Amino acid sequence: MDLITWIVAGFIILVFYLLLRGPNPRLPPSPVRPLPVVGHLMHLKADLRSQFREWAEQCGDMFSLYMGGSLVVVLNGYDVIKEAMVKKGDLMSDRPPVFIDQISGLSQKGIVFSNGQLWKEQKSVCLSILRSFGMGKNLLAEKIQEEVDCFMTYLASLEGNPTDIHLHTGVVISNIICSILIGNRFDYDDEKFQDLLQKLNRVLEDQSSISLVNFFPWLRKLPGDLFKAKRMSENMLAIRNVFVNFLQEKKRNVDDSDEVLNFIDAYLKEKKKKTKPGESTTLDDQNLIKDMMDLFGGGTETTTSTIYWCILYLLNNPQVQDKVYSEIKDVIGSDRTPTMQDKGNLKYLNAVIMETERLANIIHLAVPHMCTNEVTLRGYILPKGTTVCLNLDSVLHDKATWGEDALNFCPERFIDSHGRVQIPKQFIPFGIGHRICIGEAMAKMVLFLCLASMFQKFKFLPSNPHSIPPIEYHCGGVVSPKPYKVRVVARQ
Ligand code: HEM
Repeated sequence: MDLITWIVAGFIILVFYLLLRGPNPRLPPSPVRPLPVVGHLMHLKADLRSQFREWAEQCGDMFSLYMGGSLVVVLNGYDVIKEAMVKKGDLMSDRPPVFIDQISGLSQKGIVFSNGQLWKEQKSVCLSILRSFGMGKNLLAEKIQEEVDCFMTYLASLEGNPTDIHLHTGVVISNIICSILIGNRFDYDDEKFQDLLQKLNRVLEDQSSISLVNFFPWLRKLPGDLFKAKRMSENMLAIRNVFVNFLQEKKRNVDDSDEVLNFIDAYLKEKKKKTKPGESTTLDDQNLIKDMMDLFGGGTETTTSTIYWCILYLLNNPQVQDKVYSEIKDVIGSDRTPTMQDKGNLKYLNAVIMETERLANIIHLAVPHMCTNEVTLRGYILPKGTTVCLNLDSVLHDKATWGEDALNFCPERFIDSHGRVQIPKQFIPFGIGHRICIGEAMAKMVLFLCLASMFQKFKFLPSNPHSIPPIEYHCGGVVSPKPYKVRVVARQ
């Protein structure tokens, strides 16, 4: 036999071996048999949510998928997710390497994609800075309120004409986060700001095309830019440069006695506190830049999309909008702007926000985790390096917790028979365990202040009363409603 015949024969034997080989009993079952080389790639549908729901029903707590040669284990249901993320959190809280981080020019820095000691220190410092901003003088609420006022002026300027408010909501949220990071807001027509937002939008748009490159890195080498790898690299580097410039412009020598005006000040002050006595620290300019990119990237589309979802749910449930408005009217009236002090008294609005977060579940698979070592979970043995996805839909839409109407929008489920807000432990739209979202408190503040003002001042109506926009979504990095228009009518 010549060499070619040997190679062809070897390949055929390999394919047969892979096709006939039984599943590995040490691993969770696969919902369907993987194909040689590509694994489950060809089985994946565009709408992963409904597919993973079916597979969770079929396989139970855990199932295995192969993306090419990489093993991905999907966890379903509150109990197993909590066991993995809390009890075994030390072994399952790393992040696998991903393309979007590798091309950022600051790979393995910051919070979202870093690991080990560096991640621990960056996360704890950023969290304590954000917490300190929310206390006392409450810099967070101050910056949010300033931007919300501008948003209200914009909404009034629409004069009830049908408009898709997604883009402008995104501008408002980006401005809130920028003003916390660097201390000042931008005019909406500022060219530098517009450019940053456009690049961020492109990165978000390209996320679904790029996901294959994480498992098949050679795809990025193909001619052309079918998987948007080149476009994403250019945009990520440009975003990094914007934050490098922000740091250069805003960096100042902050002393202990100086007032902290923004995130950059607070971070540099903390760095100084650690380096002065010669303590070793990962706090440096590169991590500061990546932290800012993570907070900006992690906070913008998530919060924007939650507001966009909330309006869509209320267009479909006008009785809920009436109830929210009458609560705001009773508690606050129409003369003064809602503040954080009103949060405890606007119970129904809080329930509406939580129901939006639960049902929309915008980061439905969380951010991928990775096993740092071999882990035994529910009798299965996950090898070191296994990618782990948390199927948050399986918790937030679980009929056993939320009832038979789990897939309906019903804020009343968060109010008990005494009229008090009740939050089941299974309410985890921000994740659970070591990697829980760092922006949870800030997102809750932004959502409350924005939505309270929006519903106090305006009524949201479908552009055509006979055709209400349907609850349809697209699954990218964040699950967003399909574009729709709304009439924003001022309340008298
Ligand atoms: C409604 C809004 C938001 C939702 C639903 C949300 C949800 C999540 C989820 C599910 C995760 C992944 C948890 C995991 O991997 O186990 C996450 C991580 C993260 N989020 Fe959020 N998020 C929101 C807003 C924000 C905001 C406003 C910021 C920042 C200003 C932010 C910054 C981050 C960061 C930095 C991480 C990574 C944490 C880590 O790796 O340790 N998020 N978020």
